[in-house]
Amino acid sequence: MAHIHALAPQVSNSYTAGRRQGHQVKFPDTEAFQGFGAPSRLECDVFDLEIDGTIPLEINGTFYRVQPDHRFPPIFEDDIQFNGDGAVSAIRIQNGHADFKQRFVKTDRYQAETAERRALFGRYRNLYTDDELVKGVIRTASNTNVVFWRGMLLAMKEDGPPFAMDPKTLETVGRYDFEGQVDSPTFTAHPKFDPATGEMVCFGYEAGGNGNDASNDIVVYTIDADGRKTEECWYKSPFCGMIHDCGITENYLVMPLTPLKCSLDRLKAGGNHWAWDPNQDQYYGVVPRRGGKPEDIRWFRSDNAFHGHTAGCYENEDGHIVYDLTVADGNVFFFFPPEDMAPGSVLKRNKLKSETCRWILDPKAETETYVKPAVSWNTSGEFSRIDDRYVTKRYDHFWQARIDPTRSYDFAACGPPAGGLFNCLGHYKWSDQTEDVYWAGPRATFQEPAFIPKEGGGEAEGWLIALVNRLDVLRNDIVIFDALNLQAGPVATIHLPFKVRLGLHGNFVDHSEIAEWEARRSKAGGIGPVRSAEQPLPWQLVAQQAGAQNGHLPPNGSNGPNGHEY
Ligand SMILES: C=Cc1ccc(O)c(OC)c1
Ligand SMILES: [Fe+2]
Repeated sequence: MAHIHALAPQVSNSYTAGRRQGHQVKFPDTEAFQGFGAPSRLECDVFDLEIDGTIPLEINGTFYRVQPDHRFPPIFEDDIQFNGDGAVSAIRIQNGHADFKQRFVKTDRYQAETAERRALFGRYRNLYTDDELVKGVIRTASNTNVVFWRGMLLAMKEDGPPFAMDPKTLETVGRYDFEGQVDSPTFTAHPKFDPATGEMVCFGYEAGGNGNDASNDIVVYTIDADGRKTEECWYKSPFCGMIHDCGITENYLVMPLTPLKCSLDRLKAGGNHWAWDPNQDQYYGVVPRRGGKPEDIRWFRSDNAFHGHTAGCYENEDGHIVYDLTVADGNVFFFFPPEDMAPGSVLKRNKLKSETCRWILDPKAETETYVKPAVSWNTSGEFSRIDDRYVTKRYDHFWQARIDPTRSYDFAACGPPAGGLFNCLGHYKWSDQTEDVYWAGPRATFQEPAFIPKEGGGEAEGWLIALVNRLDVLRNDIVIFDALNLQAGPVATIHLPFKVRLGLHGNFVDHSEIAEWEARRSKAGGIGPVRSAEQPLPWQLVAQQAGAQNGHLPPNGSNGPNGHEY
């Protein structure tokens, strides 16, 4: 079947020399914006979705996930999916039924662009490419992860602060600064939650200045179960590279530093935030979770490679850190090529291998110690998940979206696999090195799965939930598996009557947790509703002062969805 979009080639005058002309709403005719990559732009509710099979009655909760979803044609024709606006979906599951809701995160960026009905922010993490109208406005699109924290959903992207949303309505409350306790310009999209203490361990990298100016600053925070910041320490990175995910043990935080490098000169010249450096080692920064001092950071290095996401992390009987994550043998972000690469010579996503590596790190070792993986699982995948009750603990099971290029793929019906050929879901066990795999068939791929624990069950007892991209018919399904038996196929397939855009991360939240926090945040509950930030970030105040000195109108420094006047 030919894609509908392929039937009507049109003459477009929306872009000249790669830059948007005029204000017509017309998306670029590029792979990132067409076919399965076409923005969905939906805010909607669908009550009682169509289902095949049976949703287990024990499942009562919401699967939240977020996708980058451009609301307006980008300023630059070669824009990337990662630069799209955060749109959060909630799949509410109860009594064997499923309801769907999707809302944009109403970031400061969203408010500013809505007022003008056009994109005002330019390239990914390059404020030098923005419209003058948005100088000093927080750029983040909050499009990478959505986590549940103390009765709110936090929509996050590593280039800026989190934004809080209501878990039931998905209405945006506003920028969240932990009641004034966190003012770093950047904040990871992968905070970790210690199930033993209820703490959130989190960090920001490139955390100096405005957060998008190539600084080597890293800040690490701990927020305790009552919402109080108990730890804050600032460290230095050996270079300004991407630190996308992390791992925590009982006593340590591990931060993988990927050799994608930022350069302020390149930003000022209007270029990419990141450039892959094939000659740079990969690093792991280890810091203590408690009482850390700037000099405590230990860096471990290994040969050039690209970090994927964390599976598990714990301390073994020797007091060494076991850190498991996928590691690819080249630049996964093909859209951020090496700086010296001639324009036009960028290879499409080449055939990368993304193995799951186990690193064993001695936290007492000298900094800059060279390490090799202790174990490397000969598979290719990404988006590893574990039973989150085992964060910081020795664990056995993980799941991931798996790439199996030996299976057939219907290129004629689907075109290139949008987002990567994640044609399988895999369930892996360290103890007996087994894998249990389900193949989606020749016309479908998976997005990141999430684990749903069974109440009272042991490790990995429960279900796995994931979106399926039905690439030929431009539609999504949501599948639920017995987490210990993927190969048997889904126990339930929930049909969405449309396509959403490719997403990044999501999490399942049990309804008891949502209800408990709703009660605590009610009038009688004691802690009151979620409060958004009341002060501009420090860098915004600096930008306002500089703007005033240069005779510019200072940006309105207030926060929250209703704060800006344009
Ligand atoms: C690995 C994914 C990743 C890393 C950085 C990003 O800004 C992002 O945006 C959606 C995604
Ligand atoms: Fe991620």
